Amino acid sequence: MTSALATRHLAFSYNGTRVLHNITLDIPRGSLFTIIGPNGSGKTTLLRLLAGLCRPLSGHILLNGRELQRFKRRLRARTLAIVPQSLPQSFPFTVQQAVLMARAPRQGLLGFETRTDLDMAQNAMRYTGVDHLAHKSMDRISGGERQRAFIARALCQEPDILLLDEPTAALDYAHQIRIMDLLADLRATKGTTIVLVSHDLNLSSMYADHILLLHQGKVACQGSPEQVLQSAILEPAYGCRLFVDTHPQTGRPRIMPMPGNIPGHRASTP
Ligand SMILES: Nc1ncnc2c1ncn2[C@@H]1O[C@H](COP(=O)(O)OP(=O)(O)OP(=O)(O)O)[C@@H](O)[C@H]1O
Repeated sequence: MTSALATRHLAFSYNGTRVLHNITLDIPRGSLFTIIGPNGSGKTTLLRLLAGLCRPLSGHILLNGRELQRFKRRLRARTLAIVPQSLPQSFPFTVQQAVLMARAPRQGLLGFETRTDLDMAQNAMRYTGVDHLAHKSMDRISGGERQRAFIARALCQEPDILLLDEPTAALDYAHQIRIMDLLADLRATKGTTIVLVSHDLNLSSMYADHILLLHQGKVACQGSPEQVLQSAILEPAYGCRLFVDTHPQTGRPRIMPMPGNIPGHRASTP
């Protein structure tokens, strides 16, 4: 079966500085795929490339088996949605207006919103727990609420593939679980492929079925949570001690950072 997204020998550089090298990956349709790795390892850059927001230096990105760059912008917007890491500082719209904008790629030439668009926006806001903020300005809500509003906006686009950059970073525990449950539910009920960048190894362990570990712009390891989330694999990448055992309730790997140095490891700056 064709992967929803795939890359072949992908490389990228910013102004001549190579930050991604020879990335080959396959994201199965309907999977929850997590990209992990230390600061500066290239996670956001890889996600932006997968969304078609920047062009590779070399290599290929395949969306449903076809070169991503061949897709027209409107079709790409109907297939892929991205929730970025840094949300715009100023966004002078109400939450409902911001969410409704995501329907644009599905509206006709006149661009009027229909009853369906309004219902979709309402459902997405309810799903992410921001419906009570519908008429508040995006500039006057908290960071976590803004993050959930941007997730609602992406859901409203009804994408086949949803890319999220650290979607739980600004959220309290209850909302982290709520967002992860929501993503798992989207995947189960609609078959949406979910790709997310995360620093939270335990959430990745609980929810992901594929994990890709980046280190210094290269794939250090990829596979199931059990294959990737091992001390011997994580410690050289993160440069700190990480104790891993099996969670007694979920049966998934559980990761705890530990004080102290890894013998023989020299801290590297990205
Ligand atoms: N716009 C840019 N111009 C130049 N270099 C950049 C730019 N954005 C990122 N970089 C560099 O590219 C490398 C990868 O950055 P990227 O943001 O993809 O890493 P990351 O793994 O997402 O990091 P973090 O976990 O800190 O968010 C880093 O060395 C970073 O300094």
